[in-house]
Amino acid sequence: MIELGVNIDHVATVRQARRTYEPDPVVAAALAEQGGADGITFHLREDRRHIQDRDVDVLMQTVTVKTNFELACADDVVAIACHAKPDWGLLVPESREEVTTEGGLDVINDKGRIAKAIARLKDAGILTSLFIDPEPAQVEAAAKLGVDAVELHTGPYALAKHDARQVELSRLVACGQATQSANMRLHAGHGLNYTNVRDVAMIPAMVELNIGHSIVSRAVMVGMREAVAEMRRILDLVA
Ligand SMILES: CC(=O)[C@@H](O)[C@H](O)COP(=O)(O)O
Ligand SMILES: NCC(=O)COP(=O)(O)O
Repeated sequence: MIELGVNIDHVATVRQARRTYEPDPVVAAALAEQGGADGITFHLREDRRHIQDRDVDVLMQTVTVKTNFELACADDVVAIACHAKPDWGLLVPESREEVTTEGGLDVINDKGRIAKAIARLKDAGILTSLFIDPEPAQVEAAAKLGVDAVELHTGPYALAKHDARQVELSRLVACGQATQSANMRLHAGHGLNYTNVRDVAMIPAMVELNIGHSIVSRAVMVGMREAVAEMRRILDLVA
């Protein structure tokens, strides 16, 4: 069965639009659990544009499923993660100008900084994952750093149309094989939604999908519990 990680970042985006107290991502996480989430994902960005330090503190006290803390390789945020002790730490690239995460980590050319963050997370007893573009060389570089999982960036797949989407899907399948061969867990995420998720969920060896923006968007219309339950039903039909 595919594990569904629900990313609640964009519940916090709505709250931060007025710098107020609602909607609370902590409440959203509890509703996501009721809807069938296997994990709760949250991204404490350096610019704090959505998830706040308070959210991390309270989520770690209230979430009863797997916690997946997304973070950049920044010393101060790594320290927060090591103190919070989530089940997983997913290292992602960040840049202040981006609208959303644009690409995967360049593990090949930034291994020193990434390895340092991995070591600190591991020392804190946190399972580690790297958010990477679906490139075999990046998978190989991640395996050499001894991480527990890689999360393949599905943004290009989600944006592609028709033949181009099949090309992106083939890239993901090839990297899934490389990930399995390297004995790492295969995760995927970014831009997945209720219509494009099936083909990614069906990739052999796929273990976990992290989905946020499309679920939060649906939750605006039907509520978080039902939005998650709808995605759960789709995934349960697939694998
Ligand atoms: C890494 C990824 O694709 C998301 O988990 C990330 O959180 C997206 O960044 P925003 O939530 O800031 O859009
Ligand atoms: N790591 C991907 C994630 O957590 C959710 O990304 P998105 O569905 O909000 O694009």
